[in-house]
Amino acid sequence: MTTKSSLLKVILLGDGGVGKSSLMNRYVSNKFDSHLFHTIGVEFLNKELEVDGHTVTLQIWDTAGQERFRSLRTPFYRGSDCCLLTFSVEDNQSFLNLNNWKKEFAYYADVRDPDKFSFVVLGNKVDVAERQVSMEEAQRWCQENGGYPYFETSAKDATNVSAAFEEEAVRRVLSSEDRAEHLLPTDTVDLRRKPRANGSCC
Ligand SMILES: Nc1nc2c(ncn2[C@@H]2O[C@H](COP(=O)(O)OP(=O)(O)OP(=O)(O)O)[C@@H](O)[C@H]2O)c(=O)[nH]1
Ligand SMILES: [Mg+2]
Repeated sequence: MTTKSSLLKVILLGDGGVGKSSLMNRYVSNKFDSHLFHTIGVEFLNKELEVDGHTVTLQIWDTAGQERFRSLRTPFYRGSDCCLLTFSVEDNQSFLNLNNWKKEFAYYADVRDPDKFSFVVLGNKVDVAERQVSMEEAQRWCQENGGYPYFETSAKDATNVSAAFEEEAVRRVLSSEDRAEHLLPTDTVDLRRKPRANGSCC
């Protein structure tokens, strides 16, 4: 089997405090800090993974969700392959703001058709007992906005974190394998074919 490698730029967006940095730390270092400082600007970390014999490097960009850092984060949206729109299930406002995050991303990343872009939605902090956003509400929003995959995550107890980060990588590898299997050899030249008799052109 041939081994292919590729790089995927994955960017985390969402309100300040929803748990973006905690999700990245849980995924890359398997650590959780219950007193994390707000992010200022952006930070990125790489993580390599194997999908079906393919090596994929996820380059994960963690951004500052607080409004005052808007101008520090937006220059880094361009070139993203996947955007993880994150909210906290214990904070309804962070869920309502998903629309604004989607718009901000589409504008600064210069995405023509946001409904066709690879957004993945994460409802984080599902370990907390008192929810303000139900799973059904979140799933409905994803359906109505282009059928985005939805994951209920907890950076604290590691629920669904790898699955959410790896969703796009897995989808791309599997769909490229699928395409390769169904590819017809359209660009071959039949060398045995006889040339035209009179050599006329056009
Ligand atoms: N209970 C619980 N707390 C969490 C979870 N994820 C993050 N937290 C806590 O929520 C707080 C904010 O988390 P951060 O990861 O800093 O949030 P952020 O989205 O990066 O915030 P900004 O950097 O300001 O955009 C921290 O105190 C975390 O410990 C989770 O899954 N469950
Ligand atoms: Mg942060």
